[in-house]
Amino acid sequence: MAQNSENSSAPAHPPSSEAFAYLISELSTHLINAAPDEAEVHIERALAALGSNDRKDRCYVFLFDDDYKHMSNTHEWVNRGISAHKDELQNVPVEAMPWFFTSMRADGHVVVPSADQLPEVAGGFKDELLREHIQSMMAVGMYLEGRLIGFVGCDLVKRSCNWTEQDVRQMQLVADMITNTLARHRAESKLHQVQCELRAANERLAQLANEDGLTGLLNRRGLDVALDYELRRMQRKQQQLSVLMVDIDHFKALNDSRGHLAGDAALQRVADELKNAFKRSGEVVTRFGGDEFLIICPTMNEEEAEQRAAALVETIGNGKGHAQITISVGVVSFIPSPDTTQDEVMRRVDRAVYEAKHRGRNCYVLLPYNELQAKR
Ligand SMILES: Nc1nc2c(ncn2[C@@H]2O[C@H](COP(=O)(O)OP(=O)(O)OP(=O)(O)O)[C@@H](O)[C@H]2O)c(=O)[nH]1
Repeated sequence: MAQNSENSSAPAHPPSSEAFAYLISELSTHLINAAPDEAEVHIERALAALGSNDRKDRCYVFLFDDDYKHMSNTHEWVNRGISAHKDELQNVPVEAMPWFFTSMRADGHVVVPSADQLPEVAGGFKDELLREHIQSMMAVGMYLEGRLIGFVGCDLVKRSCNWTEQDVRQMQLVADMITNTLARHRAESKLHQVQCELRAANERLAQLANEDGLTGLLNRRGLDVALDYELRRMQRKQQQLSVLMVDIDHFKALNDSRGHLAGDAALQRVADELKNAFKRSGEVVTRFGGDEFLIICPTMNEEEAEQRAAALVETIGNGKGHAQITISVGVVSFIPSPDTTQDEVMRRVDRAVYEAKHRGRNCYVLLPYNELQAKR
């Protein structure tokens, strides 16, 4: 609740034109220069300057909801010894003070020289003033693009005041400046939000462009980037790079006999097995296209590549509860030279897969350098 003002019952003293001009110039400098994240602070400072300038007790900004059902006290300054009410004045139903709202909409301002003299019809509003020990108040509308969005006002506690037209005009000037600051702040926040959304959408798009829709693995485009990166990295470090190509056996027959959806499910299952089997740091599983997958394993030597390929052939071949499928795997393992190209790697690993198919499928073939070895 409001406390008694330190000031006695003397009326507020409107500032001289000169003092007000100085105030306005100070406020506009602050508000115009306010960075988006400082706007709130500057609005409160503007209220403080307004209040201190001619001994008001409380200055505030209220904003309406879009549908004019509620209003909230968004900014407040109170004089020494005066209690603040901002926290309790959030989402106040507009219908509780119909007289105030109707007057504000009709005249663009509400001026109360003395709360005691308010008409009966101002019931709810008068009760609120009395509850807060407000004797006199004035509020002017804030208009954005012709629409009333709120109001800036000031209270005098236990003092009445014969507000003049000049008081209203001056307050309107301050209200307009605060409105412009809020509008700029809102526009900048909105812009920032849109920029963030755009950035997120772009990131998602970039991700989607590199992602296979069915399996969620990197697609051919993502594969190119990842393989190029590891070729160069392993060449720089002179470390071994292993590349495995996995091709589902007789996949066309599965599609033909059990349908395309069953084929999709098999692709997803193989993708899941691969993700599960190759999740060590740096290992990248991609869908090369159709029923072919490519796995990039930096710093992996032939021996380990062979073990992992063998385990994969066994795991997928022994899969239960699904359409029975087997895979053929081609493996290459090498230290890239500056001349090693992606095409060359793809050709070699493709040849290894071809050899695995030739050797009866459901197996892997390691192609170390120029030698072919088939293992089951
Ligand atoms: N269900 C499904 N089928 C696909 C998809 N992409 C490619 N295919 C099919 O995958 C099949 C690949 O068949 P092929 O390349 O002839 O190979 P295969 O039948 O597995 O024979 P081998 O590789 O020699 O064992 C084709 O029938 C394609 O239509 C897909 O996203 N979903």
